[in-house]
Amino acid sequence: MSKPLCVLVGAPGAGKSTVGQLLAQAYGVPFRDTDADVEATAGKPISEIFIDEGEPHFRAMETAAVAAALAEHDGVLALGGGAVLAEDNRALLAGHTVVYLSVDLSDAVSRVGLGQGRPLLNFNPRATLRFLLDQRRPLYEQVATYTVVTDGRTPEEITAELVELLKG
Ligand SMILES: Nc1ncnc2c1ncn2[C@@H]1O[C@H](COP(=O)(O)OP(=O)(O)O)[C@@H](O)[C@H]1O
Ligand SMILES: O=C(O)C1=C[C@@H](OP(=O)(O)O)[C@@H](O)[C@H](O)C1
Ligand SMILES: [Mg+2]
Repeated sequence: MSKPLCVLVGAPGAGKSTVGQLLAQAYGVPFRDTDADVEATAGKPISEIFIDEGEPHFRAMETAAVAAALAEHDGVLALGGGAVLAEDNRALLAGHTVVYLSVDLSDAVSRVGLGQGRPLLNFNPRATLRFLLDQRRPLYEQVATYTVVTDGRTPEEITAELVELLKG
């Protein structure tokens, strides 16, 4: 049993995967992303899992990936943006160092572009992101140990803030 140094949560486009890799490099520890774990288990991209098996199947795989990574991984861990929707996942996050990377609507829209690889955002990404941000903000806040605002900041600036934050 080991424990991640830090778990990153937040909406699509918050920069969890990007900042997570930079933070892991800064610490010289491995990086893990539950989206990549789900894709490796399924042997196909998330967009195809949604098409072939549907979102509930993806969510079940995601919950298994979150549980495994929290139990096994001792580096930096990024979760998929919707992982906090499941109460089981929120309960699993208790006792971990969880950083909520917050992003506002306009930055999230410009970062995710036309959805690319995020099936939930294939249709009307702006309206969908507005809904997701409103629905999930309280859930991210509920699981967060720390919140870091990412709007208008580079991944390197955010990583530097995280390194300082995690020293304390
Ligand atoms: N702070 C940032 N400023 C500008 N672009 C960013 C920032 N963080 C991430 N990006 C870009 O936004 C996109 C989504 O980032 P990603 O790390 O995949 O986010 P998440 O994993 O939270 O969905 C990528 O193209 C990435 O290069
Ligand atoms: O917000 C969501 O429900 C999702 C976010 C994606 O991860 P990112 O937050 O890393 O984009 C990925 O898990 C899947 O497309 C569903
Ligand atoms: Mg990601």
